[in-house]
Amino acid sequence: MKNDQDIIIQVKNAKKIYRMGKERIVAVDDVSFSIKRGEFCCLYGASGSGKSTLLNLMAGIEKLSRGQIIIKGYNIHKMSEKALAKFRQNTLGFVFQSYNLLNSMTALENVELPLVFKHMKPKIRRKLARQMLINVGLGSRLKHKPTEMSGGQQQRVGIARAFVSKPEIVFADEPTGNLDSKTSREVMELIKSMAKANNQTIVMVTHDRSLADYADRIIHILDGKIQEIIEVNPDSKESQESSENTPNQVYEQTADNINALSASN
Ligand SMILES: Nc1ncnc2c1ncn2[C@@H]1O[C@H](COP(=O)(O)OP(=O)(O)OP(=O)(O)O)[C@@H](O)[C@H]1O
Repeated sequence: MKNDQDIIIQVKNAKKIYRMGKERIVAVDDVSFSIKRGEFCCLYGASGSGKSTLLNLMAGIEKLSRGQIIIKGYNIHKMSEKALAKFRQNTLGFVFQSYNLLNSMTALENVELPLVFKHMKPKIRRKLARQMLINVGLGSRLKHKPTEMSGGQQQRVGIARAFVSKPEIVFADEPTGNLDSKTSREVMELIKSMAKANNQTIVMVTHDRSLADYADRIIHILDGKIQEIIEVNPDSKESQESSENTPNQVYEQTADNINALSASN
């Protein structure tokens, strides 16, 4: 049993109520759970169950009606806007269903963007972004703009962008929602191997149980409440992984590559 120091996110009695005129919608209803550093945790449930709202509360994007979200010991909903923005920039990465890439920028420029906000020198950030795109298998698409790439390729750019600044936590809301099943599996393998390489924590939202099974733990949400918490059996995961394409070795070298690049500059 790991001790409390391994806990990176605590959700304590989180509640979110939307008011629409006279109507009151309880989207998240008194939810509590913790996530360990390096864990791949999935918020799984049907449409409208409240999983995206919960993810947005955990990322500090939506305001809590009640309760607390503690990340690395910080009560993020008590932070000032400025402090929260800085915390997000330094600690969190995001992968979106609709990729959210800037269409006027190349793949390389999109991946560089989080490093621009971190005031990294142009030469270093370009090198890191390039290496990251090579790691996700897009070394031949550096100059392509999003509209010149397939959905799967665009999501790989989105993943490279989310991971390039080595955030401790990556939030992913239906990251494969716009992809076919084969590409979805490849994207899941990619996210998983990238995170394992750096002991990063993943919180992913999905309504698809076969994708939820990529996680270490599934938090099943129903009507804004936790219905069940499922520990995914490592044995069944091993057989699932061995029966599919194993992640490209190059993804697992991500951490080493980035560390080496940082050290050499
Ligand atoms: N901004 C909002 N204003 C009012 N109600 C909202 C708002 N956002 C979400 N809701 C409501 O809160 C509930 C939970 O929505 P949420 O988007 O979190 O569900 P979800 O499980 O992520 O669904 P989906 O898989 O369809 O995205 C739903 O009843 C939804 O209609």
